[in-house]
Amino acid sequence: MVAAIESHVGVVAFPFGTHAAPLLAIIRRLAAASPPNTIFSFFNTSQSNHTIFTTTNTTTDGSGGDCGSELNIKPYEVWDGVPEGHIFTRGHQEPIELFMKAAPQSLRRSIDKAVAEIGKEVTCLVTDAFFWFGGDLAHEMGVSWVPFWTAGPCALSAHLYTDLIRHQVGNGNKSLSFIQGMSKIQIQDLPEGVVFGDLESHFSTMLHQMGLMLPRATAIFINSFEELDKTFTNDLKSKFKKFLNVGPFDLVSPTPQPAQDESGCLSWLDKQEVASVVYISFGSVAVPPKEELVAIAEALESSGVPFIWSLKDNAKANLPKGFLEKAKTQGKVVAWAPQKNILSHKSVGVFVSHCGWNSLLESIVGGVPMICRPFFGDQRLNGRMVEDVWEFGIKIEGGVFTKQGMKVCLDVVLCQEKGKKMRENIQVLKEVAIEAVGIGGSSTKNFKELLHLINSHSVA
Ligand SMILES: O=c1ccn([C@@H]2O[C@H](COP(=O)(O)OP(=O)(O)O[C@H]3O[C@H](CO)[C@@H](O)[C@H](O)[C@H]3O)[C@@H](O)[C@H]2O)c(=O)[nH]1
Repeated sequence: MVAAIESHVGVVAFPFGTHAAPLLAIIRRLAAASPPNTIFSFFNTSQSNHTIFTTTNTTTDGSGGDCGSELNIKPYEVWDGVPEGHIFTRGHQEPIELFMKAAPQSLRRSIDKAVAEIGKEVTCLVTDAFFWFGGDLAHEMGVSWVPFWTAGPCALSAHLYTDLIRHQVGNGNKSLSFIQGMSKIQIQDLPEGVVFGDLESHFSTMLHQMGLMLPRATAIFINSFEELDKTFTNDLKSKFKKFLNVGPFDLVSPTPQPAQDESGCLSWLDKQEVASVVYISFGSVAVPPKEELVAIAEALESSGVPFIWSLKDNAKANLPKGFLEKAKTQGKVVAWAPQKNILSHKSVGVFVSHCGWNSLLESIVGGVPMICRPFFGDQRLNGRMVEDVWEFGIKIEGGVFTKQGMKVCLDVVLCQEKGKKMRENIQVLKEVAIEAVGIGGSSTKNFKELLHLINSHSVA
């Protein structure tokens, strides 16, 4: 006889940037550790579901099929909010706006469908923290709301304290040291929409609302470890009912080696010297402007440093003429790289990054120092923390790539004493992270608490 479903955890993913993949990663761990009569419905757009389920070895048709059934995870489709025939004209925020405007209703429809199919009401609602209305939705359903914040604690603080920051900065305060952990952060490091940029944009309003709503959540969890920054952790613990650091995810479920090294990056790395290679990637959204791509290419050519560069095909046209051909003996330019495997390879000596949170944690897991060129959102905060607080990287001078600036940074990290110190610093953090996810470590304890919470059906 099939046991009745005891718990039905509704999981709501944000289908842009690198949000949904880490959420699925933690849900897989929770599913594997939950009692067998627990089921997880994973609500996401069909496109994002297709990408994350297929690239992580589970099949899905993106429409409610039985993918991942061994882990009791069922993907459900949520409408992307794009009306038929719609033509995009307003940049990369437009798809987000359309999706988020439709989300309260389209999500409700998908949840109703899952409840009807599974035959069990939702017993706990886990959402990406961007769904600021998750608290109301959970309240209507009479269940607890457990949001996942996909970036770092520093950015979370910036959104939590937006009103205070606006007030203080409005009164002429030039420092952010009135917030625990922010003494080295400068106002210009803050995400757009906190004190500068368009404060009324849909995205800014969404993050502001989120900061106001999150304290209502039963618990907030994050892909980080408490020891990375105790000051932020302690402050956020005092502001939220529960603040659970359960990462780094990649240390708990190490990245499997890809079955085929399609890009050839890993076999190429095997032939390089220890800590000699620069890996360059700006995540899933940011693309540097043409002049910066040219500067990077010229610096690589002139320094002769072996490299792997993850660069989308449509940006390659902006490289200097002949670069791709000439560079073949020095390195590789690939449209998508197995980044986690690359950063954990002994030949990699430095990571040139936009400082997205997942990249930053993957650098810690690999023990690779960083050269930081932040673009938007949380990235400037992360870059500041890397350079001035954790001291395992350096920001590119002037904030943008120039040939000379890039050459100097490569030299500092790969050849100078300062670079050696950065490598030591990140190695220490890596070891602390390993302890956090080990038996009795802080992330292990927090994971158990999260597991208990999502299966307990109690509403705090
Ligand atoms: O060739 C590539 C390039 C990237 N990646 C992976 O893509 C992810 C990139 O994630 P992240 O570094 O967080 O960057 P974004 O994709 O830009 O992430 C968005 O979401 C993050 C989490 O909220 C924010 O920190 C960022 O600022 C925001 O841009 C990482 O897991 C990488 O391993 C690859 O595997 N191969």
